[in-house]
Amino acid sequence: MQPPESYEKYLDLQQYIDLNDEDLRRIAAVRERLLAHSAPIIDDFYTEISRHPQTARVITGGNSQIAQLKFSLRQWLRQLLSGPYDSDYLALRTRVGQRHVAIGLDQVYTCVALSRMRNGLIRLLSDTWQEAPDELLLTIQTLNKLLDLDQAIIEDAYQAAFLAQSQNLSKENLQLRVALEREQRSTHIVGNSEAMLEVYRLIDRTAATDKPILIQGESGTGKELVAKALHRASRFSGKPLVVINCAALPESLLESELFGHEKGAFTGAIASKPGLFEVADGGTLFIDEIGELAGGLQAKLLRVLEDGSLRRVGSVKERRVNVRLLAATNRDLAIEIEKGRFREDLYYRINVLTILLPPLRERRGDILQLVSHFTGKSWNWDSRFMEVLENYSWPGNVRQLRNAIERTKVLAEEDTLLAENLPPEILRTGSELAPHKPGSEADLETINRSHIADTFKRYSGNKARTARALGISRRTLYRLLEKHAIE
Ligand SMILES: Nc1ncnc2c1ncn2[C@@H]1O[C@H](COP(=O)(O)OP(=O)(O)OP(=O)(O)O)[C@@H](O)[C@H]1O
Repeated sequence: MQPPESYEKYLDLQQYIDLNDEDLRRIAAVRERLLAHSAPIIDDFYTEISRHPQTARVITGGNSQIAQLKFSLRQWLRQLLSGPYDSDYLALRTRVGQRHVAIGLDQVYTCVALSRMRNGLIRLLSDTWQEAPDELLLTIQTLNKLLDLDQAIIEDAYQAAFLAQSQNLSKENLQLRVALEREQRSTHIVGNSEAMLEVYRLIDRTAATDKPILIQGESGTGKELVAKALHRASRFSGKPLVVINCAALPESLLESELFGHEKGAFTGAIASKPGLFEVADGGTLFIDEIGELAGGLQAKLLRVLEDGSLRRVGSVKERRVNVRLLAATNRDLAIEIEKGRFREDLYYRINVLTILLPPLRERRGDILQLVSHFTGKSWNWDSRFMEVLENYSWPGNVRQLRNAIERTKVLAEEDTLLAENLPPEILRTGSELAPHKPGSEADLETINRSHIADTFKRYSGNKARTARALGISRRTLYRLLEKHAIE
């Protein structure tokens, strides 16, 4: 079976996910261990999806499809860990996606189950392969790269299978699925800095308008999250929110994704397909990375925004849609206009109002709250951990912070996050810039206190171990704890 045409973007998979020889060596080194213990993880995957009421019927029926699905999942795991990541790999994943769709499994549940599976694999790695912590961390990063790619492929396989079924499914049904998928992901925005309060105020104030809104900010600052919040606050909230990222697709595919195509419009267009504007009809379309949109598509987009009309690729028929547009960019569109890369008229259309998301390094006060949000209640950390985080520059913004926390959780012993388990680049730079260097206003007493308190906390209040670690007697430790009022 051929992978769907939209998979052109994955053609050179290895390059797409930036896998190098070292990555492959690392995965090869742990492959047998992961495969030998994969059965409970695969069972867990099916336990998770069997919770879905729609699929409970199929799963509990002892249907032979389940055995088949488990078999293909094992096959997939073997191939994920062995490569090569070529069109056979895509075809295999596509078949799994199509089978899931055929028996009514929801994309949402598959994605939830896949993320459980990711946790299971990472836990397994951490449990059985602790001899070289640095290597372990790098291996987890490689595994995450592979799983990120795989998740993108399976999400696409669903979209493609749904769209292929769209002649049978009613449009509402299709919209519901897309909406459900988007809703499922966490939409809670965290942060109390002045800049974020302004963002919340703008979201509230724009609730009543149907006009397009432009969200501007560096990668990972939460633009998609804000788009979801804008959609939820709007009168379209009961309708679908459809998301497309212009940077992820080449121009020709993007055109057909956005505006649809007719059968025979180009080689491989074996059936007519509605574009995302049609799928989002009556709801919201969020166009991410709009600055990447090529000139011809900018003109076509302008036309939909002006009068709601569009033509599918290869069709002369005018169609009308009513879609609320949200757009995001990490480029400065004013500069793009100056350079002749973005149409000024389109800019004024989409930029009725701009929400500016500041980079994390300009709202370091939010870091603590974000860390609590990403860890949940059961985790602690020492002050050194927070110090490093607060001093790092976060070029990848909140996404990078979230990933760093996830990795530190995996490597933590018990329930305390330690600075030394942070990714090396963060630990190095965050430590260099940390306070207490010459010129810092912190006095010696304060430094002493925080060092003692940290150590005490790291050893969970065990005085003998704390005293040993600090190289002082227990009596001295008692005195210092009392003096500094450390409990
Ligand atoms: N203020 C925030 N509160 C909680 N989570 C956040 C916040 N900002 C970002 N995140 C999380 O960080 C990750 C990246 O966010 P998101 O995808 O919205 O960023 P983005 O700006 O759209 O990135 P890109 O430009 O790369 O697409 C997501 O997991 C999101 O949930």
